[in-house]
Amino acid sequence: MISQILGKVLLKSIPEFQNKIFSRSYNVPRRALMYVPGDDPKKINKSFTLDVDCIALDCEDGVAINRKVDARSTIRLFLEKPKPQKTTNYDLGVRINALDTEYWQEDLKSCLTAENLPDTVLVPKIETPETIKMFSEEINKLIKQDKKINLIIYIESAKAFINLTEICKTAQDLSKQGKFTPVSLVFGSDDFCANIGATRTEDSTEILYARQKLVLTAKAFNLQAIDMVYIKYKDLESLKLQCEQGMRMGYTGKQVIHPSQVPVVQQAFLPNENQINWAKGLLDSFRTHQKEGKGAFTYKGSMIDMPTMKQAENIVKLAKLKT
Ligand SMILES: CC(C)(COP(=O)(O)OP(=O)(O)OC[C@H]1O[C@@H](n2cnc3c(N)ncnc32)[C@H](O)[C@@H]1OP(=O)(O)O)[C@@H](O)C(=O)NCCC(=O)NCCSC(=O)C[C@H](O)C(=O)O
Ligand SMILES: [Mg+2]
Repeated sequence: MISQILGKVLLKSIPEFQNKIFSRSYNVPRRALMYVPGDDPKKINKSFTLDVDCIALDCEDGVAINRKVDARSTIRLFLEKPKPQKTTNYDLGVRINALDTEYWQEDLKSCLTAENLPDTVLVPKIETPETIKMFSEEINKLIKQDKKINLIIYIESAKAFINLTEICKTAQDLSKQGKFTPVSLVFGSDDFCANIGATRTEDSTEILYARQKLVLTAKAFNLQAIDMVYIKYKDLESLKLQCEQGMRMGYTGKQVIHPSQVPVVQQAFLPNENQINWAKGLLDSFRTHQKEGKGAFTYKGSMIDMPTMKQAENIVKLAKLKT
C-alpha cells in the first residue's frame, strides 16, 4: 500500500524532473556551433544557407588582427537586417574578443546597438569570476530593451579550470537580475593546450581531465557542454569518432570550422534508432512499474531506476530533433 502511494507521488513528479532536465538551455540545440569569420560577408551569407544549429559570427581568433574593425562593422551590417529565416530554427551569435583585449567593448557595443540583437554573445578566454562581472556590467548598460541574450562561456586555460565553479556560479547569480542568461560552456581545447604546454595526440588523452571537468561542471549548472574543435577539417571519419567520444562523455555539441563538418557533427549528436527504441521502451516500462509502486525494476537485463530513466528521457528529447 505504502509503496503504491509512493509510486503515485513519484509518477506525479515526473513532469518536474522533465522540467529540471530539459530546462531552457537545452531547448535550443547547439549540436554544431559553427564559426564564420566576421570579416567575410561571402562566408556569412553561405552560413545562412546551411542547416546548422548555431552560427558564431567571429570577431576573435578566426579574424586577423588588422581585420578586427572590418569584422565588427561587417557583423553590424548583417544585424541591421532581420535575422535570415531558415526552415529550422537556429541560434545566431557573435563571438567578441576576450575581455583583456582592447577590442571587446567596441565589439559588444557594435553588435548590441544594432537594429536586431544577436541571440547569443560568445565570450572567449574567461578566467575569473571578475571577468564575468565586467561583462555583466557592460551588457546591462548596453541592452536598453526589456530583453536578455544568451551567454556562451569559453574555458580555455589552466586558471579558468581552477576557477570554473566560481565562474559558473557568478554567471548564474548575476544573470538573475541582468540582461543575459548563461546557456553553455565551451571547451577551448586549442588555447588550453597552448596555455598548459600540452603535446597533441590523436586520441586527446593529454586533455582528458579538462575535457571531463568541463562536462561535469556544465551539467552541475544545467548548461550545455560544447566540445573541442577538430581542425583537420577534411578528415570527416576521424571527426565522427571524436564526436562519438564527446557524446559518450556527456557533451551536447561541438565546435565546427567548415561547412562539411556540420552534417557529421549534427548527426553524431543525435541518438541512433537502437538507442531511441531502448529509451522509449524503458520509459513505457518505467511508467508501468511506477504505477505498481516499484522504484527499481529489470529492463532488457539491466537494473533500472530513476537515473537511468533520466538518461532515457534525454535520448527521447534529442530524438525529437530528427523530425
Ligand atoms: C579553414 C578555412 C580557412 C577554409 O576555408 P576555404 O579555403 O574557403 O574552404 P573551402 O574552399 O573548402 O570552402 C568551401 C565553401 O565553404 C565556404 N566556407 C568555408 N568555411 C566556412 C565557414 N567557416 N563558414 C561559412 N562558409 C565557409 C567557402 O567560402 C566556400 O564557399 P563557396 O565558394 O560558396 O562554395 C575556413 O573554413 C575558415 O575560415 N574556417 C573558420 C576558421 C575559424 O573560425 N577558426 C577559429 C575558430 S576555432 C576556435 O576558436 C577554437 C577554440 O577557441 C579553441 O581555443 O580551441
Ligand atoms: Mg580559443
